[in-house]
Amino acid sequence: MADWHPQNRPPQVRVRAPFALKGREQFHGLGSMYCRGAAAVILTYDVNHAQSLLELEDRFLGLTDTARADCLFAIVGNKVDLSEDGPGESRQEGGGGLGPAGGGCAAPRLPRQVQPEDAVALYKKIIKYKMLDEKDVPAAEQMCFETSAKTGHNVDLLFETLFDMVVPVILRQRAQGPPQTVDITSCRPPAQTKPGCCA
Ligand SMILES: Nc1nc2c(ncn2[C@@H]2O[C@H](COP(=O)(O)OP(=O)(O)OP(=O)(O)O)[C@@H](O)[C@H]2O)c(=O)[nH]1
Repeated sequence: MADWHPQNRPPQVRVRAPFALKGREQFHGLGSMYCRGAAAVILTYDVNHAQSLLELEDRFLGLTDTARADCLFAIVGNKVDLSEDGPGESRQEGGGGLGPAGGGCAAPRLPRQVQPEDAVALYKKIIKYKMLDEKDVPAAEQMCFETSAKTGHNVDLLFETLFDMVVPVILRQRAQGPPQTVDITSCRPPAQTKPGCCA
């Protein structure tokens, strides 16, 4: 998975790559467009900024209405390196899901404002909002992560977990149903009705 790149994907698989919904106001209008047909959505907040988690629910969840009915949701608390109970600097810490929040902390940093259980609660709200049954979706603990984009903490784990879940589903659906994409390379140019006219 470490060498995964969109250009290396199998030719018939079109994965709408997970993307993170967060960030600046001027990009909010783009959200529902990017979510259309999405198989996985990563909702990202800042563990040191409580408002960022609230905004996921208030402002971003509605944008996922255009995602697939079986869309997977990952809730990601980022910037964990800044929180006082965050992990150390290593890029390859182990652990899964939320994992133990402590350990390896070199110096006191910011008091965290969002607890792992807050993310789990949001995940459960999303399941309700989507009118899904908890039995039919991955467990909250599997889909809530804490990451640091700065140190790389849990970043590989996040993407590997999502791709491991999403790719088999897409492959299975492709095998069952008609193709959902049009191969424009197989389109022939329109026949010329009047030879010599309008080259
Ligand atoms: N320490 C630390 N800084 C981070 C992390 N992720 C992003 N940043 C920094 O946070 C700032 C904002 O990052 P962006 O990727 O632009 O994110 P944004 O969506 O515009 O978000 P905001 O954090 O809401 O301002 C930049 O200075 C990043 O370098 C992280 O995991 N740890």
